[in-house]
Amino acid sequence: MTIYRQHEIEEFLQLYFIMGSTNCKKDPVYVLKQAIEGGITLFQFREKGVGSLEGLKKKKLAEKLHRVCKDAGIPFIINDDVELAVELDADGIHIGQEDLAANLVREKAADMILGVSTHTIGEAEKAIEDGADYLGLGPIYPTISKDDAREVSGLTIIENFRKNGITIPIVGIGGITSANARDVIQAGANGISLISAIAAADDVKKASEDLKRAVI
Ligand SMILES: Cc1ncc(COP(=O)(O)OP(=O)(O)O)c(N)n1
Ligand SMILES: Cc1nc(C(=O)O)sc1CCOP(=O)(O)O
Ligand SMILES: [Mg+2]
Repeated sequence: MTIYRQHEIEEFLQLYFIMGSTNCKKDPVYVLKQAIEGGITLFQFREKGVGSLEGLKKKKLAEKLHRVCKDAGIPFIINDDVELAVELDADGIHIGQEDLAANLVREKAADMILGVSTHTIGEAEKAIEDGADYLGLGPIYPTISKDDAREVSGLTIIENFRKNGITIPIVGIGGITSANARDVIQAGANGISLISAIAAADDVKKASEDLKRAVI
């Protein structure tokens, strides 16, 4: 695991790609390599939902994707599964309000990048107190990639967090495409995080390039 400083984490959040095997039309390793060629800056392994891999198969895929990230110098974040993140010595872990509490995750993963999904200022303040490095806010727009997504928040959640003095790095998530990515940044986010706009694209590299152009 590489230990990153806050300004580096902020830069990594710019184009944050999230995926698991069920999100991909092609081999996940190929998809990740193409996305990296296209300019993604951070990757989250999120093996979740109907048909997703479990146990050893999940671990094997995580190891392969971790290798790809290491070779490219892209930090590798694991969603939800703190044990796997520790076992693989991942660069970070992302958790939500229904997952293991952030303070406990921080204890188990002292030096990892810690991302926390929050929906209210209170949740954000608690996450920051617990040691979060960044917040995920969403769904900003309607999403097809998360069955239990909350009500769409729109850009106002990002604007409200900033108005209320939340200065920690923020990524927007949910329904983000190259057509609306710029608006998310202009609302006050440091970056965008997304699944389908890259994982389900016919040309993953081009989709990533288009998104990169929209955020820089
Ligand atoms: C960057 C980022 N933001 C938000 C989420 C969602 O996390 P969570 O609410 O825990 O939902 P699941 O992804 O676990 O279904 C995320 N994964 N990444
Ligand atoms: C994983 C996830 N979390 C969300 C949240 O609102 O916290 S929305 C979401 C899915 C994002 O996928 P897509 O880019 O395909 O919409
Ligand atoms: Mg979660």
